[in-house]
Amino acid sequence: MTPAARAQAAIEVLDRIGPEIAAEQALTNWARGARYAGSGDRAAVRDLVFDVLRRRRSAAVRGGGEGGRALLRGSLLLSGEDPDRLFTGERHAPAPLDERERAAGSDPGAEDLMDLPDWLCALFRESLGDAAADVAEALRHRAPVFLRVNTLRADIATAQAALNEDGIATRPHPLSAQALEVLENPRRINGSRAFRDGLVELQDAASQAVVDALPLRPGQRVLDYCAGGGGKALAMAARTRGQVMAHDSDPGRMRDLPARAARAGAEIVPLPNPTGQYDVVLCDVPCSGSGAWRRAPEGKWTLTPDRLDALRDVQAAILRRAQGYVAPGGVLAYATCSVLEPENMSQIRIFCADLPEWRCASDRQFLPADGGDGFFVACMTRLR
Ligand SMILES: C[S@@+](CC[C@H](N)C(=O)[O-])C[C@H]1O[C@@H](n2cnc3c(N)ncnc32)[C@H](O)[C@@H]1O
Repeated sequence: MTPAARAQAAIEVLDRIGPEIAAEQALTNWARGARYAGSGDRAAVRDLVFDVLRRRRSAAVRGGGEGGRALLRGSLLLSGEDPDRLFTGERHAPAPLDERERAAGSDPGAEDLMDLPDWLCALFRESLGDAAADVAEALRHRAPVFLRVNTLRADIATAQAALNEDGIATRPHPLSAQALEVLENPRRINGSRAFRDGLVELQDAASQAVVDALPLRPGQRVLDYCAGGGGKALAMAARTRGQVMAHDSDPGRMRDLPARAARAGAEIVPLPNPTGQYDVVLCDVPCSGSGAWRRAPEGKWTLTPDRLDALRDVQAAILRRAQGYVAPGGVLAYATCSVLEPENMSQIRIFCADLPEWRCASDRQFLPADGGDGFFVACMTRLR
């Protein structure tokens, strides 16, 4: 596909996204009907769509409309690109821009350039103070790709050398001692020897730093209470070099975990119904995902105050339930990939106020300025 044909495909996908059809679904539907599109084409169309979703508000103002053509034109103009290069009217390309379209749009204001709905602009300011605008700006751009070196299989130098064999250039990242930032050829990772042999896992650097912040030691009993795909369970197993028990209320989300654990040489034991007590219980709770909106930008536009309230209820319920699995002297850890105060420290304050036997021993908010996604982690200990 030519760049212009990819642009036309992106316009069609953007026009299909709506309350009933999420971006991923719209992309899948398009790809099913576009057998001529290779993997490079699909990735390029996805990049165009996601670039627009990261800046949907400012792109709509600049492009003068909410339709796919206006959004793409606005997004290109915001990036300093000439839309006429793609709106050529040639075969499979978008039709040339008409006079009305060219005249549409204006310069986005400061609020538009946060690229969030109004209520979230306000909540970002309440949650992040002076850092709000910088965090919002970071979320308007693509995220770097990070790998975690699996220390059960390799050290950093060995993993880097193996990645180099496949032309994947990396450099260590200061957020975590095991983190590598991918500088070249990220799309080769899944097919690389380093990945197949379990030397590396795809994992955001701040997600790795969250696990670094946990007081893990070899020989501990560890429960990942919201294990999902198991990214943190695998990282914890590499730290303790022992067994990690993995629970999720939706066991289907852990379906790939046995294969991932085998590749990594990690011992992860699925636990449908947790019992007993553990030295460390991690609750990596469902959240708004606001810290990771560079990767999943649709969340900016679909989150509502009601949905956020519902998430907070789930988070609080998980903490209450999981604390029962912590052994005397053990640690209850709470993590989100959110930058919103109501999901983060506010939950910890409420929990410790309601259950005074618990004390918050440490907390840390990671922001995109640190290099990775926005994450929050707090560790609580039981006083008696
Ligand atoms: C943020 S994801 C976990 C990501 C995972 N820890 C990782 O690092 O890959 C949150 C997970 O919590 C699970 N979950 C939701 N409600 C839960 C509950 N009440 N008890 C346990 N797990 C729950 C979801 O199914 C989801 O897989």
